[in-house]
Amino acid sequence: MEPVAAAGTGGHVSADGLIAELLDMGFDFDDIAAAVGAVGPRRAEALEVLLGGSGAGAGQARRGGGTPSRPASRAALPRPAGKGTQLRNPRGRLRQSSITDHIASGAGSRNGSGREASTSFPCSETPVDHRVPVGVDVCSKLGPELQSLVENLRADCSHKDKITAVLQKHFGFSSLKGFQMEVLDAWFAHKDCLVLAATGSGKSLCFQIPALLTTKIVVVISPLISLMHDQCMKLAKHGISACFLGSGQPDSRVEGKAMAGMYKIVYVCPETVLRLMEPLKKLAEKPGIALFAVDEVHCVSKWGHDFRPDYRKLSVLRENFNSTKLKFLKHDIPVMALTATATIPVREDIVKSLKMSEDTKIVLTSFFRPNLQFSVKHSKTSASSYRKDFQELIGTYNASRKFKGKENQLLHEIEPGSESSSYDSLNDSASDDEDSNIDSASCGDKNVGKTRTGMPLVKENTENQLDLYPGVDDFDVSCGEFLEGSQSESSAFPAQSNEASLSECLDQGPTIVYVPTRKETVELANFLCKSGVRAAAYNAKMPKSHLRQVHQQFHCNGLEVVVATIAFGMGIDKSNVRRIIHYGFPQSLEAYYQEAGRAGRDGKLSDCTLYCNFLRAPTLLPNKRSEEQTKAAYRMLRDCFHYSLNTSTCRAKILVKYFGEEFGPDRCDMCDVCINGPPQMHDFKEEAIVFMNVLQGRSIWPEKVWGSTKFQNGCQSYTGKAS
Ligand SMILES: Nc1ncnc2c1ncn2[C@@H]1O[C@H](COP(=O)(O)OP(=O)(O)OP(=O)(O)O)[C@@H](O)[C@H]1O
Repeated sequence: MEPVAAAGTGGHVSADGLIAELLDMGFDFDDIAAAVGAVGPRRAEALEVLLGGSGAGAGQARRGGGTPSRPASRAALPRPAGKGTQLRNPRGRLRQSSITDHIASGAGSRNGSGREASTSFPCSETPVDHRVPVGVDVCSKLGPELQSLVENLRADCSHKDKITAVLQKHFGFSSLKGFQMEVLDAWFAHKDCLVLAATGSGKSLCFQIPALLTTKIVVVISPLISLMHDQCMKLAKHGISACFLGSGQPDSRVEGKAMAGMYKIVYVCPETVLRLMEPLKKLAEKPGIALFAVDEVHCVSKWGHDFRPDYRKLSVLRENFNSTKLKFLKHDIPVMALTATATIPVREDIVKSLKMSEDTKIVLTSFFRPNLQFSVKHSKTSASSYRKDFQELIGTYNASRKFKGKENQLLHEIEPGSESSSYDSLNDSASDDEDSNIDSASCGDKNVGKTRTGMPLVKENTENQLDLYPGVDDFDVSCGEFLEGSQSESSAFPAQSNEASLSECLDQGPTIVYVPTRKETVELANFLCKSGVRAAAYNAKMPKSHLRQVHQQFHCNGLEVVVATIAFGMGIDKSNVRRIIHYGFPQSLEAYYQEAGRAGRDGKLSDCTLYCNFLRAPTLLPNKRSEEQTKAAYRMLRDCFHYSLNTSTCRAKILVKYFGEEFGPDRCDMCDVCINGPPQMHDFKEEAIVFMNVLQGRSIWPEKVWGSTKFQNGCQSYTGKAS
């Protein structure tokens, strides 16, 4: 657009130049817009209006803050009463009506807007009227060219100002991360958006901020009641009213209130969304739905690691909440889909399954986590190898406790529950599996285990069931409801020099050990307890009271190690987890990266080790699955094998490439491969030829295979020195 010349004092300055100049002087954007609207693009007159008819105010504005304050912060923050407010504020007379469809003036969280978020959870009983009276649109007083200029500038500045204001007010952060801004830009443009950002990078803010910028409601679809509960509690602490709907909601009135627009953010599980289609359409009309956010959206995809069939039905959102179907809508209600882990096929599947629009914006951040140190170790991953594999971990925690002079002191002792016996009950219930008996030599004094944690366990919890393909229940014990009252932690990723000493960092936080079966959670926790570590077992079948205690202890640093199935999963947002150990194969590399990503959310060096036993791997495969699903499971397992068998490529590189990202630095210089280098080459040709002769003698190999040069050369092979 051609700039419009500003007349008056100062000669030929363009209108946008004038607005920029006035912003630079520290005036509020709304005030400038009102002034320019009243007198046109003339500097002197506009200043007159802004200064209340005298030239003195300009000086005041300058003197008041030394140098004029940055418009963003000035406009964003509530104007202080007193000196700084001596300028006549035309806001009372002229008020913007709207910036975009999303943004209503003065709405959201600003004080005085009429809507103040509830700080209690569930949200306040009293309905709060968040519809803000709309004033006169200053733009209507301008010529068309200037009108559009003001609209654009106003939108740009005002978005940022408002975002900064709500960010500071509700979350205490000074700015958005780059990817968060990109996501919000897409939302401002009414676009669907697929967000792929690392675990703990701050995806939630992308859909929480819109709720605070508009008078409309944000609907968040989430797979787990416990996750929703957790998020609502966190939002309540930030002064934002939120609720969750679904089977886990104890208060039957909440749904009605939510559908009447009384909560800024409404969390629902997919089944509930499907049930509430009609009330949601009414909500979309009044007060309006700003956005549908589909969290953990990889659950949509059959190729992902957490497939939930109901997620696929969420295409109803795009099909129903568009301006063609709902005539009162000016724009389609944007769908924002978010996940930390999705390969390229999974991404395509998500966009297709949710029927997201063709111009869906994809916001992708790097999957690389520079503070995570990956390694693979080969092990029997059974009770007989605990001593060897966990010696270092035990030593680290015991040494650290000795160092602190707390050798015999427990931070928290969890009272044994009435329903439980101790970990020792495990030995009575050991299965036929030869590996399931705890190596008695390694257990030491039985009593040590009891007194170290006293963690209650029921005997029935020791069944040897695979948790790898769990039901909703297995996931839904993961976090939220167990965290009430525990500290919420910040978990941005501050840059951390990799030069920091590993031992310095690693002993300062807890460890999560993921094991494939429930039985192993108990076995290993028992072993660690008996070795003096404050450890606890966690799996979906344990009593809720126990799980709650584990969560609470873990979050207040009362536990050093949690030995868990994948049930200890989504929603774990603890910043100082120093190690994630997978003692057995994960379900897929996506699952692995998500689980490993729970380490080092504080940006400090953290360790992610996978112990694998190829002989155990096939037991991970499902038995009640379709052919297609079985194939997919095999593919996932193959990728895990590839990762584990690799001895020549940087592990971080393999992982980020798995998610379709080109890895810039080529090596992380931290993983076992980067540090130890590939194993030495050994020539096994002779042994192989003897072996092949034997096979040939038994007619297993045809002459043309074993005699070929390719085969003979292939006999020169690697050995894994690390194993
Ligand atoms: N702009 C920001 N500045 C500073 N900290 C931020 C910012 N945005 C988010 N955070 C912090 O980052 C942490 C992680 O945020 P959040 O839980 O939203 O991550 P996530 O990407 O949803 O993680 P996950 O994938 O595990 O669900 C939170 O503690 C949050 O307060």
